[in-house]
Amino acid sequence: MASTGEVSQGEEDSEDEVQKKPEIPLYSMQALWDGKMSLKDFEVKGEEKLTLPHDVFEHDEALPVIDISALLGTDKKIRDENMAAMLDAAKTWGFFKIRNHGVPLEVVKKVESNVKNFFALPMEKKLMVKAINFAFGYVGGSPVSWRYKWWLEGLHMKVNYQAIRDMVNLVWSDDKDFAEEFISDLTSYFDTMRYLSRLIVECLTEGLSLPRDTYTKLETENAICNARVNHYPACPDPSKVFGIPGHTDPQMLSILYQDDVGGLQVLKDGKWIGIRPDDSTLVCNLGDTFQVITNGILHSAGHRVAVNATRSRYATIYFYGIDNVIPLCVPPQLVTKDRPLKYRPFTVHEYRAHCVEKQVPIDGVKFLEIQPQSNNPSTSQSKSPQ
Ligand SMILES: O=C(O)CCC(=O)C(=O)O
Ligand SMILES: [Fe+2]
Repeated sequence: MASTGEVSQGEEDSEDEVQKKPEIPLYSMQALWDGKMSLKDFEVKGEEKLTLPHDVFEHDEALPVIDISALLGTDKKIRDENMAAMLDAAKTWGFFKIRNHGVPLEVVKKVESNVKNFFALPMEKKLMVKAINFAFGYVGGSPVSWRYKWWLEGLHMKVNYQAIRDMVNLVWSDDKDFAEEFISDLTSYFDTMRYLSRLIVECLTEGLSLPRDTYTKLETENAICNARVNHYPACPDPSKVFGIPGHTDPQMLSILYQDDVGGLQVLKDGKWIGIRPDDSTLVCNLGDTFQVITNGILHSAGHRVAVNATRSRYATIYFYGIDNVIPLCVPPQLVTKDRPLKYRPFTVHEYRAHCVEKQVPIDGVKFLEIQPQSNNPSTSQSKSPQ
């Protein structure tokens, strides 16, 4: 994650953490809209300059497209081909597109349009559900204390039906019909995306020659699965500002639908590549958790969002995560002489706390790396978890 990604994924806080950090940050877009900040405050300084406009998609066609129906089908040859392509994409790109995924576009579009309706409300209404520390609710940008200021507002929704119900009923207390419709649309979206996420994670796990449920069985009640809709307003000077700067996502897997504007860019072999919007596919990317618990075999790729001068952009993203508190270890089958154990056991909660505190950018998992000990080459093996 960037100082971004980690917190930004809307992870839940334990009760005591919420009590320890009750301050609600001032978010960048809110500060802009209130006249407390200007565009100048959003300008990217230093190393990460925006070099690629939102509508350049050169090399996008190289991004693998996986046929999900083939993974479920009975034609072994086609299944094997798609499984291999997906595994290869997960190792090299950390990103791929999926088609024939079975998610009706209307289901995602309904969530997008309901949340658009939310963004159009007066600020006092949106602030009724302001997120305390990105966990859940309305986020009007990035905290102004951060180095990079994001040009976006977002609604973060955890996959917890009661929490969603409470939030929607609070905002639309005067429009029960709309509230009911919103809740029902979100429920269909969550159910479909959870099913799809599990399928993809299990197929990738099978591709690594592990039992298919090695990771999905860790989707306990403490698992962090959430969703959000991001809105990137048009920006008078898009060449100097990021919607979200380069970051990796913290969870296992993200599944994204972007509207037709363009702006999502992925880092591949040191180059940023714009991902062309396309209604026949969804975009998947692996998160840091998946990278660490596969001993770095799978790749959590850096990505970012460019804004533009004329059109608002919307993206709807589902984040699939596993248990937040159980120590997670690399399965011993993924540790070999040629690929010694790279990461120590960790909890998602610990990882998150680290990233929030340090505001580390793309390489958020570095602190989990086991340092090679030159005088004892077997050390890393002996630490390998059971
Ligand atoms: O807006 C997008 O296309 C990507 C958003 C993103 O990377 C995120 O919310 O973590
Ligand atoms: Fe992201």
